Amino acid sequence: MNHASGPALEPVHLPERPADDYLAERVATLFSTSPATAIGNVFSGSMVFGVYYASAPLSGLSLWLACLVLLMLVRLGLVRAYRRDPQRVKPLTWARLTMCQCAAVGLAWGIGAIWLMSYGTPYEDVIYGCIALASVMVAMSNVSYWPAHLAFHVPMFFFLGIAYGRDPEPQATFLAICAWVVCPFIAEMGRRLQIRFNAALKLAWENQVLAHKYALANQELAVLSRTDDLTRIANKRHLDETLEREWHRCARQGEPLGVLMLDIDHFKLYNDSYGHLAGDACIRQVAEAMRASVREHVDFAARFGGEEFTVVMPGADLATACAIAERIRATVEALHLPHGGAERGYLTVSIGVASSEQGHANSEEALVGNADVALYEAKRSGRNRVEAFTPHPVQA
Ligand SMILES: Nc1nc2c(ncn2[C@@H]2O[C@H](COP(=O)(O)OP(=O)(O)OP(=O)(O)O)[C@@H](O)[C@H]2O)c(=O)[nH]1
Repeated sequence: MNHASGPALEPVHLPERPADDYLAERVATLFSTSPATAIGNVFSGSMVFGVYYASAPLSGLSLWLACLVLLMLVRLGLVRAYRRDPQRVKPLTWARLTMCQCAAVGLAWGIGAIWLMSYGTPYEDVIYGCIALASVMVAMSNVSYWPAHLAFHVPMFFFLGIAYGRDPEPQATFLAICAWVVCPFIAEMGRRLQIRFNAALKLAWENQVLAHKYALANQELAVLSRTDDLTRIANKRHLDETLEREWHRCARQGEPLGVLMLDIDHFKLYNDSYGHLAGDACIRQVAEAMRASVREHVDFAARFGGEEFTVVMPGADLATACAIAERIRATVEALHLPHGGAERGYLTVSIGVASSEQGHANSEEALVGNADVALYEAKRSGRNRVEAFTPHPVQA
């Protein structure tokens, strides 16, 4: 774990931008409803079979129904191929293949009308028209690709009109006109439904984008709320969370947990001499030196507050924790940042170290308290040094 540079951002993936006409999604809808449409169409055909059973030649009637069954199988075959690999061909190709199948079904119904009505009674022919209308309803989901919807019902009603028109009875002429007039209305209904459908798809896409932006903003907020503004390392809140988690984890796994507290020496004087902006820059440099000196992916460095820092060192016994602390102290010293108010003329830090291995802390807070006691001892003993916690520090 690289805790030293604060929490990392999890990647949030933006869904792929659909093409402007959302064709892929429309095709997906088309294929999801295709089995019901295809099977429903054969049932409509079966009703026609029942209506003309007594009047039309059985062989021709059976052939017509077999034709519808065959076209149903073609559509189901398309569905199977699409489900196996939708990328196999472009969405437009899938859509056009379905459109061809729809056109074939529409023609079968239209030509069927001409043939069957040459045998049927006027009553049966009216029923044919009703069943044809019902079959349009069954295939209404074709509107997700409007041309497929047109390809089905336009030839069907065109030939239906011709079939009625061949009968000289005025009633049949009226039915022929109705069949032709209803056709553009159904087409317009399909067009409007497709527009609404596209609008819904667009809205769904916009919602996905919004959700993505919201997730990103939330992530950034989460990171910001756990990062120190000045140094860009973890802040006190993040420190508290990590300390608690590592305390329990190390206790569970029987590992020691080391903690160090670092304080910049005579920092008030530094601020007084060089100003607070220089003081801020100095704090940043110390944080960077600390970050560079801890064990990467193991130790967790945080700003405790003011000019104080904490490093949490999972698995570190006292000797290891002291070695890490010494490395930090030496790195800061090596920076030789001028500090007129300090004994040595350059900036130094004092560090107090404690480890749970010492057995003098029954909580993470107590462990930090022990490191703080050691820090106090380091200050008292002359600064620019690392001091390990001892239960009874030598009194001056
Ligand atoms: N520039 C700057 N100064 C800060 C910041 N936070 C705390 N300080 C200053 O750090 C100084 C800490 O001073 P003290 O706690 O008196 O300790 P010290 O002068 O470092 O002395 P010793 O710790 O005893 O060596 C104060 O003057 C604070 O104003 C900060 O974010 N930026």
